[in-house]
Amino acid sequence: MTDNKKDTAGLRGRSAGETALCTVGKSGAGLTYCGYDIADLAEHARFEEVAYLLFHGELPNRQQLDSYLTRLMTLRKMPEALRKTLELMPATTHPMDVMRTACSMLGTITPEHDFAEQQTHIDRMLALFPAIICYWYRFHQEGVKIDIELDDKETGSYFLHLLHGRVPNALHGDAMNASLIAYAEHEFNASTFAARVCASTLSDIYACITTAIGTLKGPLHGGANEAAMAMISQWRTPEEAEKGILEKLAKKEKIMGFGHAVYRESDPRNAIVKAWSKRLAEEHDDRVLYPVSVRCEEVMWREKHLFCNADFFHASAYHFMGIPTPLFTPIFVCSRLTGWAAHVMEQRANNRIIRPSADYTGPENRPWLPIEQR
Ligand SMILES: CC(=O)SCCNC(=O)CCNC(=O)[C@H](O)C(C)(C)COP(=O)(O)OP(=O)(O)OC[C@H]1O[C@@H](n2cnc3c(N)ncnc32)[C@H](O)[C@@H]1OP(=O)(O)O
Ligand SMILES: O=C([O-])CC(=O)C(=O)O
Repeated sequence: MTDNKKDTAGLRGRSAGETALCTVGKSGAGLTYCGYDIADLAEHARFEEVAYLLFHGELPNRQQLDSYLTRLMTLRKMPEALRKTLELMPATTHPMDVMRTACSMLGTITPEHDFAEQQTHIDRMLALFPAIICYWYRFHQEGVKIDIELDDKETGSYFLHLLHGRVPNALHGDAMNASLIAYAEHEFNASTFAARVCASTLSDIYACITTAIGTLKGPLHGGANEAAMAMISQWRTPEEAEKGILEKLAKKEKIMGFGHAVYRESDPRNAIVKAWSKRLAEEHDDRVLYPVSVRCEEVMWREKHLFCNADFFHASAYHFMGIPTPLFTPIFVCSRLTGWAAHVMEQRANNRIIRPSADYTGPENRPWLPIEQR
């Protein structure tokens, strides 16, 4: 690949369409959703307000938010066929494959017949995704069939209640809320772009979200939060972490949870997630994972001018809340579903099939050889 081509490989730096949903890395405003700064949203909003904003372009008033929260609660009914599917999936299934398969299965039980129904299907997924992963996890890990029709109003607390079988404390509820807001939307990232490509063929909403889940799974994208956890949990002191990072860099290994395709100096979500990780570390009286994470951040900046992306401090934050590592990326799904769905709706509203071209690099003008002569 020529240097010029390397710079733009992966469509880097090229606009692939328009959106009114989000800006990433725009100067003076690191990350905005529908014009609102991520720092304001993470500090003041509830996740369902952000979902409403992404779906409707405006923040809800009190009455609209209350009725949306109630609507989501009423959609927390697991279809029997989906429950059975979750029970039949092997305990060894990758949790992201559980999400992908369950999403697809839901699309067979309640198919989207008409785009006019799209919001109902999106709301059903938003209501059910936390229960899908927690039901599967607790059925296979603990042998229990959990009740999913709990009365927690908010998605973050609902997830923790399903997982741990008890109402979470306010700190954990608020930490999950901020996390879900931070992960909700990010312009034309790989999984969202995949969802838009699928939408552009006029496929159904479940197909679009299933496509997106498969794309988020990879360790270069959403899977990095779990990979970061696997890495930091090897080290017991900041000194061990520094040595470990330097060894990895010397071997030219990628350090998961660092770097970004768009941001160049920092990921604005890191300050938010790191602050929550610190608060949770204090509650937990942690003297290992948080200092280890901070040292990784310092070493990566010093050695490579690379910064933590949204995934890195999520690893320790989720761990402090007692969330098993394999469930980290499925939580990302429960949140990013809002961004994916908003992009699908935006694509559908002004659609042209997405079909770029490629620069051909293969052989030319080859004479046909009959099979006996090859
Ligand atoms: C929510 C999210 O999806 S955020 C992203 C989550 N993914 C990760 O954390 C995985 C680790 N990070 C990475 O692999 C990359 O930084 C990506 C995939 C996020 C972005 O990839 P790119 O846009 O290709 O990165 P970029 O062009 O900035 O890379 C520049 C150089 O830094 C290196 N680099 C980038 N990230 C890292 C890293 N985490 N560790 C070590 N080196 C890195 C690249 O290898 C490249 O080196 P080279 O020029 O010698 O080939
Ligand atoms: O924008 C990207 O390339 C990846 C990312 O940070 C996200 O999807 O949240």
